[in-house]
Amino acid sequence: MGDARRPPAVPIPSVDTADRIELYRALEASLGSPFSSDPLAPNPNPLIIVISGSSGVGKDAVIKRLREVREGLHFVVTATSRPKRPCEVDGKDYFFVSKEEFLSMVHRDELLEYALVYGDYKGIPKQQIREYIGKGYDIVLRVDIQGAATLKRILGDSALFIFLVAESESALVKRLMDRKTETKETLLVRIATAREEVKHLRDFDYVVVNAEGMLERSVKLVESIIDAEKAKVRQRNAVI
Ligand SMILES: Nc1ncnc2c1ncn2[C@@H]1O[C@H](COP(=O)(O)OP(=O)(O)OP(=O)(O)O)[C@@H](O)[C@H]1O
Repeated sequence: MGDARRPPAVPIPSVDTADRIELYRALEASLGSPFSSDPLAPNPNPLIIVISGSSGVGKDAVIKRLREVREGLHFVVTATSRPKRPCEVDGKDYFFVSKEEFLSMVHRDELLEYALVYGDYKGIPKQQIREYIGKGYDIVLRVDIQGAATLKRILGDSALFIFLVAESESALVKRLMDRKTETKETLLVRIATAREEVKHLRDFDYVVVNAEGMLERSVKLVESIIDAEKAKVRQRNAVI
């Protein structure tokens, strides 16, 4: 008995002599349906990329450079009640708000997560994430370790977590000292905190060593991680 699903036999011309189109059409006819030009792999999902690490490790420096070299990323501007540093720009580095304004955002459930960090509030506005995911952007969130732990609880494996570290504790201390933004008291707190924070490394998906003078290499590695995630068969699927 013949197989009803099998297309009728079509003569296929020799690959050495046949016209290219003729051969293509004959292969199509032989297999019983036209060859599709649709992509074989689905479009990758927009990613939520959480970049975290101890104070002074270089989160801002890496993100600033990433912003320059890579398109298709939206860098979420965090809201904070911390006073603006002279070099910072409102709406670009952070949304600087009063403590009262911050707490009313919390009350209206406008923040994905928030925390009190070194006496000041910091939080991530949900609306920005929804808007840019809707436009197909990957979202970059810059949070401290405490924030990353909260986001891990909220987002689980649906987001990508990258831990930035200095090459050593000593290098981190020197970098913090050289930045000259800290008092001796806040320096001490930040360094003691960093010592504890590095223990959370295992809660992250990737670690990037941001070694002295190697910012460019760190940024390339972050880009490679994003590229690898885009090529994953089982994509993360973040819903906010
Ligand atoms: N790879 C690097 N080599 C040398 N200096 C660096 C490198 N990365 C960052 N820095 C410098 O180290 C200092 C701290 O970096 P940055 O302010 O980006 O850290 P951060 O993690 O954002 O800190 P915080 O959480 O306190 O805001 C800055 O002066 C920055 O220019």
